[in-house]
Amino acid sequence: MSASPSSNDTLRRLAEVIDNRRQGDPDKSYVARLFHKGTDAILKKIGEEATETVMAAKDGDRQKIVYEVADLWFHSMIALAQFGLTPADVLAELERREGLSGLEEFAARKAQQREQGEAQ
Ligand SMILES: N=c1c2ncn([C@@H]3O[C@H](COP(=O)(O)OP(=O)(O)OP(=O)(O)O)[C@@H](O)[C@H]3O)c2ncn1[C@@H]1O[C@H](COP(=O)(O)O)[C@@H](O)[C@H]1O
Repeated sequence: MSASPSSNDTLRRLAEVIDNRRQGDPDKSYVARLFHKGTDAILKKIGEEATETVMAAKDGDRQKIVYEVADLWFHSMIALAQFGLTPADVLAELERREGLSGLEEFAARKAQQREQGEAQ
């Protein structure tokens, strides 16, 4: 399984569709219906899809993992839109972290917290 070179375009196009659904008819559009239900309903779907992703991974079902992560990304994108954000914001954060070791970042954060604690 591999993504096409235009994968970022896919996220951008989907984000545009999602944003356009804000004014959509809840009877005709799943995304419009979720916007209509509000933030709690969107966040509930993220919780469900995250749980389904974990279950698929525990089963080691690779096809199901892809299916459930697609559901999770899709609903996360609706949550981003709900807060005026786009996949570009998340990609920018991932780019900012590029090459920054998670262990080094963790150690730097802990050191900063210690310094702040000592200063108080
Ligand atoms: N990518 C998706 C997409 N992925 C998942 N889903 C829907 O998300 C829902 C996920 O629900 P679940 O799997 O939890 O199942 P459920 O239907 O809630 O039922 P239960 O399992 O809870 O009983 C399903 O109704 C899926 O059809 C999606 N619906 C829409 N899109 C994209 O969004 C665009 C706009 O969709 P509309 O707003 O419906 O026009 C579409 O053209 C697609 O590109």
